Amino acid sequence: MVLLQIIFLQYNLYSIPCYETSTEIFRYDTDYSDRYNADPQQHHRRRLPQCLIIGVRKGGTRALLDAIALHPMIKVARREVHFFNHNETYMLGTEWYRQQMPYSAPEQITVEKTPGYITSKLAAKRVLQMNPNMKLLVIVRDPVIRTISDFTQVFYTKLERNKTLSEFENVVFLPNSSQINLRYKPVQNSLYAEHLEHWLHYFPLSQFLIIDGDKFITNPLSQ
Ligand SMILES: Nc1ncnc2c1ncn2[C@@H]1O[C@H](COP(=O)(O)OS(=O)(=O)O)[C@@H](OP(=O)(O)O)[C@H]1O
Repeated sequence: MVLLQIIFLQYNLYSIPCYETSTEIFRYDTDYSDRYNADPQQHHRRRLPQCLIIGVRKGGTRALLDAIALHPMIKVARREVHFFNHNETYMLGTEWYRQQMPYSAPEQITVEKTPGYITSKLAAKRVLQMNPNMKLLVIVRDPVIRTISDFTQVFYTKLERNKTLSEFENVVFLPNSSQINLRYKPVQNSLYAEHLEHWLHYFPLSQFLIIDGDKFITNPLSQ
């Protein structure tokens, strides 16, 4: 049954924009032009990603990465690189970023996921400068459930570090009010429209694939 699902999943993945437009993507891959002259052994090299999972944090990004990694045409960077959203890593340069990628063949598509990209004010412009044809995957989830999940992660990280703990109601609402505190990070992270609007100043909607994370949990093939 699981094997059947994986086979179906692979077929389904043929429909994701990254794959459909792979020919177009490779036109912009600087490694593409010399693929026919190169030694076959050297075809496997580290390549910059042509597709990013940019968010959302606690939306199911790891599950999505693991699912698409089943596809033979896809190679994924296992760790979150935080290249476009952190100045310290961005300053290390494109060559450093390439070195963080897995080995791939020219036909394969490299995917990196860092959920912090979508909420970053720096990332979109930097991604555009690297590759204006980058395909962008966003997996979203019920924003309230996601906020609770985000809060829980923050809570346990603080607990481990013996930091002061907050109660959910005290941080999610403004003091003595029933109004939501939009500046609280786990709430901010759930304002999907705001973050997407920012990215849409840099990339056309056609380069995005928005995945329903709630459906992805129960029925990944539908997505
Ligand atoms: N399909 C599927 N499989 C497994 N888990 C799933 C899936 N979809 C969403 N989730 C829930 O997503 C939460 C983790 O999201 P992320 O992987 O994006 O987390 S992270 O931002 O990288 O830390 C984590 O949420 P919490 O359980 O609330 O912590 C997962 O349970």
